[in-house]
Amino acid sequence: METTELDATRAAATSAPSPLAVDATDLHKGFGSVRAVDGVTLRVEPGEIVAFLGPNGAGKTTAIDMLLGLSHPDSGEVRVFGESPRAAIAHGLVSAVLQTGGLLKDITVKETLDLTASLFADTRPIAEVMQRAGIAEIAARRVGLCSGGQQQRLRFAMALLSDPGLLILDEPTTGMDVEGRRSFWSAIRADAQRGRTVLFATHYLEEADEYADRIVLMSRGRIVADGTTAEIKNLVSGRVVRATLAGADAVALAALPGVDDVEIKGDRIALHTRDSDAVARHLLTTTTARDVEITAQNLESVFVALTSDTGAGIDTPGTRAARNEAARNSEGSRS
Ligand SMILES: Nc1ncnc2c1ncn2[C@@H]1O[C@H](COP(=O)(O)OP(=O)(O)OP(=O)(O)O)[C@@H](O)[C@H]1O
Repeated sequence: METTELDATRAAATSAPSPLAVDATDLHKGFGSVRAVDGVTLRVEPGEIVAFLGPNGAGKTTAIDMLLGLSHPDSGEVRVFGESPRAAIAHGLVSAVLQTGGLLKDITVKETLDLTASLFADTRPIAEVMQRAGIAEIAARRVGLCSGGQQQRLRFAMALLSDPGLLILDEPTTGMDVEGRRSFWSAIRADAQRGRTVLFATHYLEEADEYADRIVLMSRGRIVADGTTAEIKNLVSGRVVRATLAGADAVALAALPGVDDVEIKGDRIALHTRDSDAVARHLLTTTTARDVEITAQNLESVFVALTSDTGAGIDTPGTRAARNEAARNSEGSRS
């Protein structure tokens, strides 16, 4: 069987003491008074496909720039396959597909790849990367005549030249139509099945759900949830039952079947639940609750709940693990 640099990366990653594709600890980055990234700790295992999901201004690009060595954290540390980001890029271990820029409009798709390949000491064959990125048929087309989706697949092919162990994509399908999006992702997914680690930023829950194994939710510079796509979707797919209930017992409400989270502000309660009918029935028949209201969760409401001061109750194994580790670290630094 053919051996690639990717295989070698993986072999090195499994035998080396720091096998993580991404090992970022307590990253902070501010611009003036804006805390763009505010204490992000992220570990990505080789072979994982991770979506960074968050609204505009969440800090995704700022975090990615630090992973790529394009900017330096104000504090915190990043390792990529055990190396600094710049060393990892120089060694061809990490490549990126960014949203815009970097393409010359007057040369062809193949000429673009020839030019990019000339910058590296060693690359995968150009015909092979064009095939993998799904652009072999448009090799002779001028870049300026390619659609937005085709240009993104060209950027993807450029990123594959060094056969990187880690591919980072920052909102790679922004502005593409549905078909462009679908064919772009099918090329990425087919390639990822070979074991490449992929980290991508997106605004779209559907995109994260369809193409990632794990979703890291970012909001206001922080990771507010980290879990499997099923866990994150579960947060988003439930409903919230709100009611007015004096003297509510948080523990009893949390014990109701299907209730994932309880918020109490004065006499107003909000129960996040997968069985809103049962919860509403319980409130109306066995308590003095009134003004009962049921609303569907959506990504926006989950972001709000997770980032509000009172919404710390929604949790996933990933956020728990990160919190436990932070607590251990701070205990360690005190002792
Ligand atoms: N160079 C900069 N100078 C000043 N502020 C910046 C700079 N880069 C980012 N910011 C601010 O940092 C915050 C995080 O921005 P960032 O681009 O990382 O978010 P994002 O999650 O990638 O958003 P989007 O999805 O809109 O690209 C925002 O408030 C943004 O305005």
